[in-house]
Amino acid sequence: MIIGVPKEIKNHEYRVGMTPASVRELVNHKHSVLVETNAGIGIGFTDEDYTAAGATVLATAAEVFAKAEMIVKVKEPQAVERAMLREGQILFTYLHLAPDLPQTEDLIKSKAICIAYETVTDNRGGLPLLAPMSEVAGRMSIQAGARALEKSCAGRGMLLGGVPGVAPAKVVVIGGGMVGTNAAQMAVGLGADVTVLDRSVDVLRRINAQFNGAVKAIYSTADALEQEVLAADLVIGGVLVPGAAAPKLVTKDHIKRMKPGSAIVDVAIDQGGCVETSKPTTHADPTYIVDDVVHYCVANMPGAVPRTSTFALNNATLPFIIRLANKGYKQALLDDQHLMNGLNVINGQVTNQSVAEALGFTFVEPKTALNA
Ligand SMILES: NC(=O)C1=CN([C@@H]2O[C@H](COP(=O)(O)OP(=O)(O)OC[C@H]3O[C@@H](n4cnc5c(N)ncnc54)[C@H](O)[C@@H]3O)[C@@H](O)[C@H]2O)C=CC1
Ligand SMILES: CC(=O)C(=O)O
Ligand SMILES: [Mg+2]
Repeated sequence: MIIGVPKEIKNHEYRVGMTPASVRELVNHKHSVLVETNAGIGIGFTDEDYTAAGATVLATAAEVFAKAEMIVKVKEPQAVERAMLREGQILFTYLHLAPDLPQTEDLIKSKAICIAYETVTDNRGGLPLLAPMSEVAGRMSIQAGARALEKSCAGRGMLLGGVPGVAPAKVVVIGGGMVGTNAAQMAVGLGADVTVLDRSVDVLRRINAQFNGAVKAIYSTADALEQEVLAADLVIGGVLVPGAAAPKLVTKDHIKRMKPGSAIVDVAIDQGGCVETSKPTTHADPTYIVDDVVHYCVANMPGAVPRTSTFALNNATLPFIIRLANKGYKQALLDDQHLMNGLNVINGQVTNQSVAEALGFTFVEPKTALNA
């Protein structure tokens, strides 16, 4: 198969779909890999590194899209990239379609086979291609939140861990999954007073055991959530209903009543955000203020630490890329229900139920759409 790796074009996005080491694996499996010039330059991979791994370097994204049978990316395709997709071409990347009608419409129009990293599942109930980036974003959320609490960012002017004689900041993490657990780990490490809210009792049990009681694990009713958020110095939004738009758990009214100078890092912003006042921001201009609450809503947080993130992402995606290339998309999907769960749009049909429901499209069973 001919696999194409374009350079990412989202604001301050330096990750790349395949490292030279991943390219070498595909070449060893007798596939061809086309890489756009400078695709990995932001993390120190030169065109020569890719050539040495067996890739062919092309001058433009247009050439990569025109020649490749499968495009491997990191972020959702931007409008100019969507315009280059074609019928029958495989797109393997993050998509986050539920809150993004224009993208979904373009992918439908393209008739491409669009497999989203974030809805691929595993047999332990996890999301193996989202998990590595959630680990990164969860850990980063505390760095971002700590910065947002500084006075120069219009924060309360608090140190997360306090100092001897001064109480630490109160950090409230909504959602105790991958993002939430990693956020809690970093916040506890810095000495903050940490509470995690989740609506899964199993998740709360795991948090309790993992942190040996150092993190409060609270069942997320509307009452508990309101009480915790209003008392918080820093709120981390890390909820997910896979494929679906994030529920708006923190309301405009909560924001009005939160402490002036408190901060929110809404990691769930890539699924639309779990805070009513959230809107996507970029690494170039990551925060804004609503009712004296600092909001950080960067939708590609791992893009800020692209070396760590690219390696972590490739570790997870490589086996799937190899299977798609070796078997072709149809057989690879039919052989693996977990990969099939990643199929969001194919040949103009929406095959993810949550996406279809969120945006008002007809849902078509993936197997039906595949055999059409
Ligand atoms: N902004 C960014 O750069 C990044 C964003 N993300 C996003 O972060 C979000 C969280 O991802 P993960 O931690 O991997 O998901 P996960 O599935 O591991 O955890 C989500 C947790 O939310 C809980 N939850 C769902 N509804 C809830 C509710 N109403 N109240 C309380 N808890 C609720 C679930 O029980 C689960 O424990 C996703 O939207 C993901 O796409 C992930 C990586 C990077
Ligand atoms: C998951 C995601 O949105 C990211 O890594 O950018
Ligand atoms: Mg306020």
